Parts: sequence; structure tokens; C-alpha cells
Amino acid sequence: MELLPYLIAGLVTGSIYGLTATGLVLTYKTSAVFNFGHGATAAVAAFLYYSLTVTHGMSWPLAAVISVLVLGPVMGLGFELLARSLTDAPLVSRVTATVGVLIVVQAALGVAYGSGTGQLRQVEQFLPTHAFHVGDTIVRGYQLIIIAITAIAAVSLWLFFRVTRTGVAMRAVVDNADLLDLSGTDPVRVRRLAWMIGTSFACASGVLLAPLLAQLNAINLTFMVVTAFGAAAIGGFTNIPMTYVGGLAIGIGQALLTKYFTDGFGSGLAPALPFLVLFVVLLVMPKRRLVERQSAARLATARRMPWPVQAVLGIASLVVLLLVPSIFPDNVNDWSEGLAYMLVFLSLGLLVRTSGQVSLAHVSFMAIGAAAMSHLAVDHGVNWWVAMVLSALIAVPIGVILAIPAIRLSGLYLALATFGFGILLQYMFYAEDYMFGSFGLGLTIPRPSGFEDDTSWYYLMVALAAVTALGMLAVTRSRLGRLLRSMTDSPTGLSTAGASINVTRVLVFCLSAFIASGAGALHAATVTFVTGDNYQPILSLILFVTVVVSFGRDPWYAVIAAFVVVVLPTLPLVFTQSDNTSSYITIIIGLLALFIGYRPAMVAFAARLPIPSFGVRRAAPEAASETPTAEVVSTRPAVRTGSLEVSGLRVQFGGLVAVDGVTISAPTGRITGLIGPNGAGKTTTFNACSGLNRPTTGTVVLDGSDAGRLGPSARARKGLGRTFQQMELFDSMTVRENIAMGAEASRAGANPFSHLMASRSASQEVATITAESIALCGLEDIAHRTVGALSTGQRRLVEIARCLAGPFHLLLLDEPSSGLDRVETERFAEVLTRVVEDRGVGILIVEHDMSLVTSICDYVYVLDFGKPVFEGTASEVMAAPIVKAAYLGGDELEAELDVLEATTDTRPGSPTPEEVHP
Ligand SMILES: Nc1ncnc2c1ncn2[C@@H]1O[C@H](COP(=O)(O)OP(=O)(O)OP(=O)(O)O)[C@@H](O)[C@H]1O
Repeated sequence: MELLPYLIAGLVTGSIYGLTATGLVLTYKTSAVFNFGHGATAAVAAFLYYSLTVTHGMSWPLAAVISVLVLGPVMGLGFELLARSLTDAPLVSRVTATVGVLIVVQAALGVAYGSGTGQLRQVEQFLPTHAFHVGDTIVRGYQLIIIAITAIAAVSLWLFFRVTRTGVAMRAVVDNADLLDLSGTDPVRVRRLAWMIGTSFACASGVLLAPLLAQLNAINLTFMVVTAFGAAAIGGFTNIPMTYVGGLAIGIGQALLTKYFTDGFGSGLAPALPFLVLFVVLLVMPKRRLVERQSAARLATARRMPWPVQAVLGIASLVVLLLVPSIFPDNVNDWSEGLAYMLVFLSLGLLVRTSGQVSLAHVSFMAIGAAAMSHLAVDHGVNWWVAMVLSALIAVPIGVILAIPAIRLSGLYLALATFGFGILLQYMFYAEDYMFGSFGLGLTIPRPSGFEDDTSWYYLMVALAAVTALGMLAVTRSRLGRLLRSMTDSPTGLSTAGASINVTRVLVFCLSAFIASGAGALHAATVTFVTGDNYQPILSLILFVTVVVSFGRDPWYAVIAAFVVVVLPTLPLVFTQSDNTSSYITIIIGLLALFIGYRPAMVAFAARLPIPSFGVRRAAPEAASETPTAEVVSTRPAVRTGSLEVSGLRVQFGGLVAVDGVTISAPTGRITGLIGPNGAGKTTTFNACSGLNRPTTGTVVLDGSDAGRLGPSARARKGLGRTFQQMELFDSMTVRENIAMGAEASRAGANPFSHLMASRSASQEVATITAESIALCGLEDIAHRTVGALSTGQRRLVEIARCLAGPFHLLLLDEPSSGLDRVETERFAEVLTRVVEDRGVGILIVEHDMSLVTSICDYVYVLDFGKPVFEGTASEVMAAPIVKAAYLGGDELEAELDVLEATTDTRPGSPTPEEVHP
């Protein structure tokens, strides 16, 4: 019986978590934008309710209606517009926009209501508080009402999805908005409704939660509702009933943990539970259940300033920095802090800006570095410089742990995992003796001997920051930097070119963690004394948003960010010192994030205005370069002989059998065609060959050995290159850089050391091969152009040139001529023939251009409805009635297939036309 009070308390908070989590999942399901500001919405509602009832004396029912049923839909509409605006935005922008909402709300509520503990703001319980007795346990009326209200809301939502037309339409929006459009239902209206309901759920949670809290606090309230993330994870981010149950389970779990673990390490378990759940679910949930509905494209980058300008700016900055102790003698430590943060921003920028990934846990690395520095240098008397290096290194294994979700998931789920990790660290480990200790007394961090005073420490910081920043610059310009940029633009393109992107991801996390942790130690040595409060997880969110909204390329965005966030508020010339200066800056940063989020919508709106100059001008794609007709020559050595043998291949997507019983042989020295009408299963076959999908049955044998267990990059390193129907190019890079990556990716391979650096001879080799591929495909004139700005035909040629630059002896080309004009196609055919004749390369080509197929293919396989229907020489294929039937479709084809099926004793695809038509 003594458990009962805990169970009831857990059920109450759990049902509120469940309510808010269902709202979150609803909006995510219908718009693919995960709202990090969901908890902030609840906080706004709670504070509005507080103001209306406590400050303005409004009756609670009216205040509740305004805070939930008016505020919810209004904010929902704002979020829907944001989500719509972000439809085609890179992942980083999506996360930034809603995290921007969170930090704006937190900072603004802090300014408006005070974030200190001085102002005690409480909301009285407005629901009935009558007591009932269940055994010895007292149960209050409001507890039962809260459980009932939330359960009714969740069940109604579930029924709404099952029964009503709009609900079914909402589910359809998730699956295919375009189809919904065709059926006459407006997907925007459906999404708008989803956001209005979802946001109202968050507001209701805020209002219901407010009276249960000892006091209203914007940060706590936001994070308490963020607990919904854990519940959403239990529901797999899509299943509403399971999400609600997840909320209940977390609420009850927390209550029980509070009962059984009252002190020590265990006491952190209860608050950490939702994030523990989130982290574990993300680690163990089958990958296919975490299908992402967006790619992790990188942010648009600013144009690089010319080197002389950068050098002058660099020297000028250094001069200003050296003069700081004379100009701002009272603020020297603030500038040292700024330098430490500049390094944190650079480390975060490496992840976010260069590799397009999201980390919402960078403050955790700073905390780890600071704590390690103190324990090593103070408690264990380790030499300061050694302690410094160890404090940076200690975060590397943690970077590896974080990289596991990055490998498995990437994108949004990685953002959530890092967010969960940061909070987990705070709740479970900050109070441990090996971090900041349970008494909150804090840690002292020493400075090295000779640099104890602020001014000499500052000069040391300038030197360390300059060296580290230059090192980071070297990294972004090294092979690793090129791999990161390629990975962000097209992970598939990079892995099928031969680089193991798992190694790339682990490396970038480790490097970023290393710098952030080291910078954390330097920052701590600047302030000389830190507690866990210096490293609140909210700070990670602010750092992330700042690094995104800052401008300029590396290292300038980090310099600007550090100056604005750390140094500017302390300059007496700019701000009169007040507690709220940092909050105002945070609000501005958050609003900039929102501006980035809404910009596509604003641009679209402006384009509709009848003022000509407001229209968005699109750069016209450059006309295809004059294609030289000169003889193309390949000077690279002949490849080794080998072959790609596919047999009995069957690939299924759920109930759909996309490929069934396909057997193909593509040896070197020959061009083999694979043709068939749309949807015949050609690309699926290619994907199975290159390891991008897993066959249900059948084998893929490369040069005599089974490749079934190898991933795409390993197959590429074994000599299998490919191009894609939907081109997988590195859009933000130039033509030359794209083609060079074709040669460089497999040299980086799966070895972390070869990821990091390239020998001079290897770089020379890459440059030679790149130049030859460019010449082979006639791309000299556009070699300097950014690939994203090219015409389709030019992009096709770039992808082919990139593939030709790789060390491949077998190439899979998926509709390579689509988008090429006649002259380009002719030249392309010539290039392929040359490559096969001169170097002995083997090509398996999917093509719809029949004249190209007949002119270059030695042997052709024909697929239809996933099954092989014919194979033979190009002329045999052209003459075969079954092939004509497959392309024309209709009854004729069905008759052909019936006959084909009747010939069960022959291998599919082998019957000759005579056998089919005796
Ligand atoms: N990832 C997937 N999930 C579900 N179905 C898929 C998937 N990929 C392909 N399909 C389906 O498998 C079938 C074969 O598609 P595939 O793209 O391989 O055909 P294709 O011959 O390459 O067609 P096209 O010439 O139009 O490119 C189609 O019905 C397609 O809708």
C-alpha cells in the first residue's frame, strides 16, 4: 500500500507527459518537423495562465480557455507556417528554428518573470482538491481528473485518426501529401489542424502541470515537458497510443525511482529517466522504424573571402587581441573566456557547419574537460600541460559513444540523442565526486606556473587559441574536411565512391569532442572556479543556434559568435550592466534562428507580390559547354579482369516484390545492358549489387567472392563503382572537387589515418586522375563551377567523370544519358567505348535510350515487373516480341508472361523468342 501514493503521483505526471507527447508526435507525424519548442509552448501557456489568474485576478475557467484553446491554436498556426517554410530546408535549419523558439521563450520568460529563485511564483490548484481514501492513501480529486482528461484526449485523438475523414487524411499526409492533394483534400489544412491540436495539447499540459510545481520556472517547466521526448521515443515517434502509454510508464517509473533511490548516484535516475529512455530507444530501436523523412544537407555557406583579405583580417584581429589588456584592463578575463568559447564554436562548427550533423550536447564536453582538468591538476598533481592534453583526450571515448547514434541514425534522431545525452550527464553524473561533487562546492582549476595573473594568462590564451584555430582550419582543408563536406552533400555518393562514412562520422565526433573538452578546460582555468551550474544543458542549445546563425566562413563565424555571446555583454561601452544582458542577446540569437526558419516562407510570399523587384531571380543554368569533338584518350593502366555475377536475386519492400529471380553476368571488357519499362526493378537490382539494399534471397558475387556481407563502401573498394538515376553529387563542391573525391574516397577507405591525411604522392596521383577524367568528359570549361548550379546534362557528366576517376574495374551506370543532349550523348557513348576498349573496364548500364543501348551494349538483359523476361545480344533483344510487349504493355504482355511462366523448366529470361512464340 505504501507504493500507492507514488503510483498515483506517477500516473498524474505520467498522463501529463503522455498528453504533451501525443501532441508532439501528432505534429511530427504530419509535418516531419520535430518541435524542440514544444515544451516552451507549455511554459508560455503556464505563465500566461499564471498572469491571468494571479496578476489580473481572472477566473480560472476563462484563463484556462485563453491559455489552452486560444493560445494553443494561435501558436499552432505559427508553428505550421514555420514547418511549411522548412519543407525543403536542411536538417540543421529545421532543428535550429524550433530550438530557436525554445531559447527565445526561455530567455523572454526569464526577463519577464525573473529566472532567479527570489521571485516565488505559484499557481494554485484550480481543479477540485477533495480527498478520497484508498486504504491509507489519500487520493485527490484533481489527480483523478487529470488522469481522466488526458486519457480522454489521447483516446479521442486515436479515434479521430481511425474514424473521421480528416483523421484518416491526417494519416495520409504522413504517407504521401501529393496523393492527398490529388484526392481533393488540402494537405495544408490538414497539417494546420494537426499543429493546432498538437500545440493545444502542449498548452494544456503546461496549465495542468503548473499547480503541481513548487514554483513556476521557465527552464524547469520547459525541460519537464521535454520529458515528452522519452515518451515519444517509446511510441517510435509515430504511434500515438504507445506514446501515451510511454508517458504513463515514464511518470510511474520516475515516481518509483524517487521512492527507492533517495541519495547518491541513484537519486539522479528519476529526473534522468526520460532521457535515458530516449537515448536507449535510439540506440536499440530497429533502424527501419526510425526512417527519417529528411536529409542532413549542409547549410548554405558564405562565399570564401580571398586569401589576402583573410590574412589582413587575421593580422588585424591579432593586433586588436594583443591590445585588449591596454584598452579593456578590467575585462581581460572576459576576453579570455571569449577565446575559449571561440574554440568551442569552432569544434561545434566542424560538426554542424562542415559535416551537417547536429550536436546538442557540446556543453557536456566542456564540463567533462573542466572537471578532468581540476581532478588531474589539483587532486592528482599532474603537470598542468599534461593534464590539459589528458582533459581534452578524455572526451574522445565519449565522442565515440555519441557517434554510435550518429552512425545508426544521423539527422534528427542524432540531435535528440545528443540532447538526451547532455541532460543525462547533468542529472546522473554532475553531482558525482569525479565531476563536480555532491555538495555543489565546485572545483578549482589552476593555471600553469608563470601565467597565474590575468594578463599573462590572457596572452597564453591568445597563443593557444590561434594555434588551435589554425589547426582546425588545416583540418577543414585537409582530406577529412573534403570527406566531411562530401558526406554532408551525399552520404550515398561518398560511400559508393569507397569511403567508409561510419569512420568519417566517428572521426568528426571525436575531433569535435576533443577540442570542446580542451576548450572547456581552458575556459575553466580562465574563471578558475566552476560548478555544475556553469554547464546547464540549455547552454548547449544556445551554442548550437549561435553557431548556425553566425555568419562568415571558418574561423570567422566562431570569432563573431564568441565576441557577441561572451565579450559584447561585458563591454561597459555597449551595455549598461544588468542581469538580463545575456538574455537579451539569447533572444536576439533565437529570433535570428526563427528568421532563418521563416525565410523561405517570406521569400515565397515576396515572390507573389506584384512588385517585379521582389520576385526571386533564379540564376539561369549555364549553357552546356561547347563539347569538343576531339578524340578522347584514356591513359590510365588497364584494370584487372573480373566480373559481377548476380543470381536468383529477389528484393522485397514489405509486400511488394520489386525484383524476383534476376540473374545477370557483367564481366570486365564488356558493356552489358539492363533494360525494362519504368518500375521494372532495374534500380533496385543496382542497389542490391552495390549494397544499398538487402536482397531477400539470391547472391551478388564480385570477382568470384560473395559480396553479400559487404557494405557499399567496401564493394566500391573492391572495384565496383556506380552512378545514380537521382544523381548523388556533392552539390556544394566544384566540379573538380567532385571528381577528385571519386579518386580520393576509396583512398580514404575505412582507415581513420588515411581519412585524416594524404601523402604528397597520393595527392599528386588524385590530381592527375582528376584532370584526366575532366578531359575525358569534356568538362574543362566548367571545372571551377559549383555543381549545384549546373544543368542536368552537365551534372550527369560530372557524376560519370567522378565514377571514371575511381579505381573501379566494374561500373554500374543508372540512366547515365538522361538529360544529355544529342552531342553529349554521342561523346558519352564514345567515352564508354574507349574506357572499355583501352582499360578493359566492365560496364552494366541501365538505359531508356534504345539507340544508345543498341550502339554500345554487347549483351542485354530485359526485366519487367521485377522478373527477367529476355536476354541476348542487342539485336536479338530489339527483335524480341516479348520485349516490345513489355514496353507497350497491355494484353499482349500478359499473354507473353503466361507463356513464360508455363516454361517452368527454363531459367527466367532464357527463352528465345522462338520458344515463346512456337
Ligand atoms: N525503397 C522502396 N520502398 C518501396 N518500394 C520501392 C522502393 N524502391 C523501389 N520500390 C518499388 O519497386 C519497384 C521497382 O522500382 P525500381 O526503381 O527498381 O524500378 P526501375 O526499373 O528502376 O524504374 P525506373 O525506370 O522508373 O527508374 C517499383 O514498383 C518501385 O515503386
